Amino acid sequence: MMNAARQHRTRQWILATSVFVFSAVAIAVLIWRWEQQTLIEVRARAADLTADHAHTLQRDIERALSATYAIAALVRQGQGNIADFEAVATEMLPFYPGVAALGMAPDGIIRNVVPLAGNEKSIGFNQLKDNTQNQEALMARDTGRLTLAGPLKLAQGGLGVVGRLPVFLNDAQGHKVFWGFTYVTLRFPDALASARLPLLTQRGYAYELWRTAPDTGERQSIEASGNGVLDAPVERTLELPNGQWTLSVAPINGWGQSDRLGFEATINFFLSLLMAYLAWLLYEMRVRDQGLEVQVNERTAEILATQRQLQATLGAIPDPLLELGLDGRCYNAHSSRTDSLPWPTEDLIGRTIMELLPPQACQIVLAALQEAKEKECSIGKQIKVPLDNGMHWFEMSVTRKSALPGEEPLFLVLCRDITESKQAERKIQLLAHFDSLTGLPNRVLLTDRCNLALSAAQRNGTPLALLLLDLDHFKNVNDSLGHRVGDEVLIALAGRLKGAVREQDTVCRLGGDEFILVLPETNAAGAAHIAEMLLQSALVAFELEPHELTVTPSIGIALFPGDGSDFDTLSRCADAAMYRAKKDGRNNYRFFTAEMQARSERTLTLENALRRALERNQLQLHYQPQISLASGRVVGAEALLRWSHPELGAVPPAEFIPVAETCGLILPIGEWVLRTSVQQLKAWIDAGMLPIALSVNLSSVQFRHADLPELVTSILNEAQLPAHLLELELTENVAMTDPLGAIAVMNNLHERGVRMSIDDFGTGYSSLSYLKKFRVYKIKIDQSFVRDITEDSDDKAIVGAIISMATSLGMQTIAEGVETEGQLEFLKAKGCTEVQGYYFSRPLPVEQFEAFMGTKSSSNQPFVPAQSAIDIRL
Ligand SMILES: Nc1nc2c(ncn2[C@@H]2O[C@H](COP(=O)(O)O[C@H]3[C@@H](O)[C@H](n4cnc5c(=O)[nH]c(N)nc54)O[C@@H]3COP(=O)(O)O)[C@@H](O)[C@H]2O)c(=O)[nH]1
Repeated sequence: MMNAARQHRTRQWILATSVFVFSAVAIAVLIWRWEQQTLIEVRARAADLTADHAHTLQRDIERALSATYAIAALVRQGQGNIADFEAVATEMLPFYPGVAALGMAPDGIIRNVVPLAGNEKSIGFNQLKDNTQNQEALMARDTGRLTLAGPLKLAQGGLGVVGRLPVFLNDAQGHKVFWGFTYVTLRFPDALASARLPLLTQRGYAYELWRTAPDTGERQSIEASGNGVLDAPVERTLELPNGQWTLSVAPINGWGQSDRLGFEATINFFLSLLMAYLAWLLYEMRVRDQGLEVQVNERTAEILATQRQLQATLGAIPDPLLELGLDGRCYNAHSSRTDSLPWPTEDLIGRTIMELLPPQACQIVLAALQEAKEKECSIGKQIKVPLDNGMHWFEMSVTRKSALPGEEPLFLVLCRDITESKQAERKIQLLAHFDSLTGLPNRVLLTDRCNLALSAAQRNGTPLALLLLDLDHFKNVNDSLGHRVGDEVLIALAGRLKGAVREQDTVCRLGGDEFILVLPETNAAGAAHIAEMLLQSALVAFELEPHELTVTPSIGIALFPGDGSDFDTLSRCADAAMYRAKKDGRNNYRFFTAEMQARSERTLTLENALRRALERNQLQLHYQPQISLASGRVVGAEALLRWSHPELGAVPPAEFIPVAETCGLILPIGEWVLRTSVQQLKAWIDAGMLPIALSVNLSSVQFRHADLPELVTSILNEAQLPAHLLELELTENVAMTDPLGAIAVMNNLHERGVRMSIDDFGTGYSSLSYLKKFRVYKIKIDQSFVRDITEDSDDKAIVGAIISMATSLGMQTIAEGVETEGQLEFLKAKGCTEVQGYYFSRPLPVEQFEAFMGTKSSSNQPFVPAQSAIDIRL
């Protein structure tokens, strides 16, 4: 920028200087030419004037001289005598102005002169003899021509010229004989008066009448204005007898150049300066114009780019854009889509929204315009407009355009078609509040409705019943007939439930096969009545081609205000009652009771206390030995969790583990069990104990957790315990709930070297085909079969069958709950691999287990119960 400015300034200076120089030269040339022209004109004028004066002078002199011819004629007439010369000459004289004297000089000697007065001295003057005049006289005589002598000093005094004409007379023989001269004397200055040379002086000219003296060749001044040497005078020659006179004329003040030179130079300087300044200004303006042009081009380009961008933006806006006045009149309309409005945009211009929209929409638009007028913009107002293809929703963004003071404001209204999002919103609303399968309200809407109903019940002091319905063994329907049939059952059931209740009641599906019914103004009797109806209605077979099936529900009932005053409490109570109904044989209903109340309170207490159990070191592991029936040695130990709470005391795992599973605490607790027991076994081995297998119970929640295999490996790695020493126990029910999933997890763990065993075997519904596929190392026979094994033939048969089946599948067997020798003997006889039970030892804390094991040394020995009298021979 700085360089460009400096360059411009330098160029400007160069231009101005050049223009100055050029102008100065040009003006100087012009002035010079003008001066030349003027000089020519002035000189021409001077020449004309000079010619006039010279001509007049010449004419007058010639005229004066012509008098000599007249006298000569008289002389010749009188053969040399003019008797009355004086009279004739006197008469002639007036006709020859400027002539001072007329005379005759026979033989060159003046004899007659008119007027005599003043010329007396000339009488007798011999013109041929006088040295000063005789040259012209002789020339006249010799040439026979008129001569003019002078200016010279006249014999009679004064300065003048003398014109002499030689007169020749014929002699007797006819020869011409010189007679003498007739002459005129012209006295200065009178002789020049007619030429009025002083007039030249009056006109500003200096002059000089001069001749070149024939005798000396010098310049001889005849008459001059007396202004010194003339400056380049104009000259006019007068041709006179025997010579020339010259009239030189020049302006007194010169030809006028030199005195104007300063003035002209000054004018030239200032004019050139002016031109230079103009050039400077022009350059400045040009630069500015160029700058402006660049700016204009840039601005134009910017405007065009902005216009293009705006056009592109407008084109990209799929929504109609209107320009409205406060009264709703449309001044402009744009829409890149033809189907976004029912009218062509050009048809909108000039019309008001009142002509186009329904009244309700008009009101909203006018309100939005008013709001935009006050707050500059209005966003989010929505209108409903009926279009050809149905009802459309538009959301408006109204912006006030800037207006000059006094101008009515205009507004840009962008109308976004939100019909689809409205529909989606409604759909989301529906999904958020309604069950997609049955169309019944879901938990969210149920909570709202239930809270509303509870508020009303509280206000009005009326009862309310909440029923939780769960289908019995519905999983079997899904598993055996497929989920599609299961879904159809649920849809049909939902219809029946809705049909069984009143308008003001709410039927909701919680998920799966669980339904909740909220029945306002319903007491225990009313609830029991509805529950009966529901049980009956479920019993009617569902006709689902090609199937016909019936389902039975179990229903739990909670009542407001007796069982609780909020939705969560009531649903928990109904849940507890429903479980009781299931426990009591299913296909019935149960009211929530005080005992259930106590139970649920206990659960809550345990849950709260359990949350702090880990961090407060209230958990402990006990280890129960597992004995090989082949060697009689302790070959393993089962880690069993114990919780000792300062107030609650020792809480049995059978009570707190289900609570931990429900509230999710089983994951951190289970990890703690796994890590603690693995580290313990490693510590024992490090301390010298012969390696034994460690059995750890896995809850269903743990087993289904995706991270389990990784967790197990990392815990083993942390402790650096060989994987085959860890045995994870999984209950039969958990394994069979999702056999394929279980197979995958078991395979994964098996590949990591970890052993799996099926716990509580015999209590569930194991499928032999699945059992074959389980990578199970050991089967644990549930203690319920062992308990009466010596008396109960069924148990004997079951245990015997389990052992032989496991053996044939290549699996180990362990019987738990062995308390007697008889049980032991039976199991041994049936070929069971291992045993575990109070007969050998209860689950023991670490120190006691170590003592039981006789630590390091005794662990190699066959097991002999320390305090038992029973000597089992293994
Ligand atoms: N997921 C986890 N479950 C665990 C964990 N620790 C225990 N449990 C499970 O809790 C249930 C109850 O266990 P517990 O009260 O410890 O009872 C075990 C034994 O003490 C008991 N047992 C052992 N021998 C005898 C006996 O001779 N007679 C008798 N009446 N009872 C005996 O049996 C239970 C052993 O259970 P099992 O796992 O099936 O081998 C129980 O289901 C435990 O599984 C844990 O850390 N995680």
